[in-house]
Amino acid sequence: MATADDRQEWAGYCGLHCSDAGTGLSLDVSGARMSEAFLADMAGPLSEALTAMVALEAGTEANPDEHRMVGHYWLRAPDLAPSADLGAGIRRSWDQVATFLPVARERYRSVLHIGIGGSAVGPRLLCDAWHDRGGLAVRFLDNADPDGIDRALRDLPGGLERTLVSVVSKSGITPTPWQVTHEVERRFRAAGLDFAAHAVATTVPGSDLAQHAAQHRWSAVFPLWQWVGGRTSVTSLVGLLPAALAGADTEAFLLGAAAMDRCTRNPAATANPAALLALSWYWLGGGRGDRTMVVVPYRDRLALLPRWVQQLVMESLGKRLDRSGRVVRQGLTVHGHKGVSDQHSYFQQLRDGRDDSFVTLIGTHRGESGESALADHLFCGLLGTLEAFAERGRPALAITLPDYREHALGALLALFERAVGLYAELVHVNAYHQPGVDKHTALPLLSLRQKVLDHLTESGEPTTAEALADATGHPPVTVHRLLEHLAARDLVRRDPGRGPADTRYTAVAADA
Ligand SMILES: O=P(O)(O)OC[C@H]1O[C@](O)(CO)[C@@H](O)[C@@H]1O
Repeated sequence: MATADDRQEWAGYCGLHCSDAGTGLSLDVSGARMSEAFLADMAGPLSEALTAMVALEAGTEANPDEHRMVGHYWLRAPDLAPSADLGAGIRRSWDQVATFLPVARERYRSVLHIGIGGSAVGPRLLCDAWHDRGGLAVRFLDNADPDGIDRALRDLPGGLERTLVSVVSKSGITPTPWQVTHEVERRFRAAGLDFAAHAVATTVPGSDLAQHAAQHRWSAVFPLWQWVGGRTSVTSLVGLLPAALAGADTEAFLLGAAAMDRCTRNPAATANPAALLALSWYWLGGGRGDRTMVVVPYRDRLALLPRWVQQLVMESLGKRLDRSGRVVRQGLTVHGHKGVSDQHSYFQQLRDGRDDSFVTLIGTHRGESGESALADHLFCGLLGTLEAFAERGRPALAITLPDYREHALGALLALFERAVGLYAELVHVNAYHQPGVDKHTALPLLSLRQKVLDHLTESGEPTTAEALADATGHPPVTVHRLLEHLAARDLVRRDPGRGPADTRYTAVAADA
């Protein structure tokens, strides 16, 4: 017999249950237990947030700090772009990929996708979700780690001769993809191959990368636009090109995103899953991100989803100042991996320990054809977790999708994009800039590395970190950390003292 608690839970579930026929996506935020008073209080701010989104989609300067429009919604509905030229540009980009695909399929068996942040996380998620679509094998180089490069190049289907190198950088100036590209180019040269004939770039026209690619006669340059942020670029060619090369149905992906965009323009909060998500985040974190959002997809193919949501949410919302310049230090911390695995990892704390998070469980009803009863085991893991969290009064949201195929995943990503946009309006932050990110953090330290090596070579004397700090004008702590690294790389000799202060370093050879 149903208890009073069960009946209350059922009423809350029915009242806020949101299911979209166009995408098959359902959202259940009843586990957030938002009060009626809160929902009533938020009606006004939410309506303003939805109005701001209308203005954004109409081409207003939604990112005023960078004087930019914000147009990721046009990428899946070019007719909505504020000018016919922009819409035509988006369509031309699709045509460019369509023309390139048969050539690529003929010439290549593998793709090395070089990019970082938004230029890697989304495409990697797509290619992992749809790794078996019969296209090229796509591997990702998203770090300046020599071992990572070796690993990606090892057993590359078709070898380097049959590999396309796709360098993706919106700004075209991010140091890591540049360094990785130079390294990969070196490998091509060492193999006696013409790198330029294998290389394509995806970047904003006129960027350093676009110029470099043109100057060195790379085989193609695909366009991006300033009005597409890196973290919302998954429906631009940043995501579409690798997904198409992997054999995915990118049209279905865009249609899924467009369908969710239509659904999330609904001014009625209870029929708008993005509005419900944004309100839940606000309620659960007190509008200050007081709880961590733990994103747990119950499918291996979606294991990279939490990383994509993490960048989208944390780079968009993690801001020192609000739109009026007030110091607010906003944000919403995200982590997660996948279910059922995570249930047997850190869920113990989420259910029993610190009450400082909320889970968002994501399940799919179907996968590929011919699935076994394991799929039900997986889904029941999600259902059981929802019950277990409800028992302890711990907040849990649930999203269910028909499957993880192109249409459904397009809808899911568009849902999060819109929810972040709405939430940012509710807390008055600009979701579309990232003033706290310095693309060039490594560069001054690379020059310090050189100065330290030069100084040691010139002096020939054993020298302490502090003396080198005086000579180079950098903090002794940084200099010591760097020297320990150089010693481990055998670029300097280390005469240990009792501690960092009296340890001395000597040049051993000309810089490698
Ligand atoms: O595509 P790009 O310009 O190389 O940038 C990659 C990433 O770096 C950032 O700009 C942060 O430095 C992210 O916003 C972006 O996704």
